[in-house]
Amino acid sequence: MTEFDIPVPDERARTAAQDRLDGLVKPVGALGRLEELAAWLAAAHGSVPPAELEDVRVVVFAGDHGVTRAAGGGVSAYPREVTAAMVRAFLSGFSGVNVLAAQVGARVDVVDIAVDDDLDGVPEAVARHKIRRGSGSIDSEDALSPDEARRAFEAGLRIADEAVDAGAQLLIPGDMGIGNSTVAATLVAASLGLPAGEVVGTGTGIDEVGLSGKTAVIEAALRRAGDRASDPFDLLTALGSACAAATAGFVLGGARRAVPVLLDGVFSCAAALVAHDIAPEAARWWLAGHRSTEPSQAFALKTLGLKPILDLGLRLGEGSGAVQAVPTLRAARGVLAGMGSLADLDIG
Ligand SMILES: Cc1cc2ncn([C@H]3O[C@H](COP(=O)(O)O)[C@@H](O)[C@H]3O)c2cc1C
Ligand SMILES: O=C(O)c1cccnc1
Repeated sequence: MTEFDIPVPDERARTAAQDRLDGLVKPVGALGRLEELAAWLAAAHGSVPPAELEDVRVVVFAGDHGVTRAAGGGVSAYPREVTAAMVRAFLSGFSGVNVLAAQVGARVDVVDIAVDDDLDGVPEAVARHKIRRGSGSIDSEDALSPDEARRAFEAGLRIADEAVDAGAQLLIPGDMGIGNSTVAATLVAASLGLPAGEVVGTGTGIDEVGLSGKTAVIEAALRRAGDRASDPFDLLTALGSACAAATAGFVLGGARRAVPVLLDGVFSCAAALVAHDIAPEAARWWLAGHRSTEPSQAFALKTLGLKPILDLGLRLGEGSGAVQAVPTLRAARGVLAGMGSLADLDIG
């Protein structure tokens, strides 16, 4: 297995931040979760107060998932062709995550990891990480070859490195791929040994008939892969997708560079769960942006020991939930940077 050297957050800065928080003009602990996040950021940055989060970057990993062709069909409420069309939407700036990221001054980049359809004319920066078109239908065949899984993972590492080299202080993994909630649920079920019925969710909004078909597809995939979940790269090969492998590389890549990663919805959390199997210490650098409506995200977060910052009932992906947690992180940092201390108050 690949070895990764994951830096250790600065525990002295965390303690110093907590001491400062305890002495601010408020009752001890009165700013609740903001205090925990402030101390977390101080440990990540190694200073009190931590740096301002000015350079926030979302990378949307776009690709198709062969499971949309699974026997019986219908794992998604929308057709595969949406994936390619949405890449153009991200580039035009009118997708959900474009609009939400603009509110917080975050940059959005989209990369074509495995889109099926032709994307003629997209910038080279979007196209250059492409691994393949789509992926195998996991209920009946492997998603990828072992080499593709490895290359997609390495592309994710590289994309994180490039973002950090360009100044990123916070990385957000986004996803775009019709059918990817089936792959996410399958990865979580396989990793944690859960039955399909517990992890399956409605994704883009399938009905009850669709949900039972989707459950059967996940069951077939789990049966087919047997015990291959015990190796994370074998798991990505058998039941993942190029986007899952690239996203796993990306979240691990941020950790490797000591840059915080704000996880988003079900897909990024499933990929993080696999990345955690590759390098468990990477989770020290991750926060959970929001609670998705997909059940498998909750299982993944529980295993990673992460508690979502927001719970807005979102089920979009793209990085849309995580970007909305950015103001909360900035507020946490602002508390440490700006509040006065209780000792300076003239209290009798
Ligand atoms: C227009 C549109 C934009 C999206 N943006 C993200 N997703 C999200 O929905 C898909 C996952 O759900 P499922 O597994 O049910 O297909 C992914 O593409 C995910 O990124 C979208 C889906 C649609 C239709
Ligand atoms: O929670 C998510 O990330 C999600 C849910 C449904 C569809 N796409 C994404």
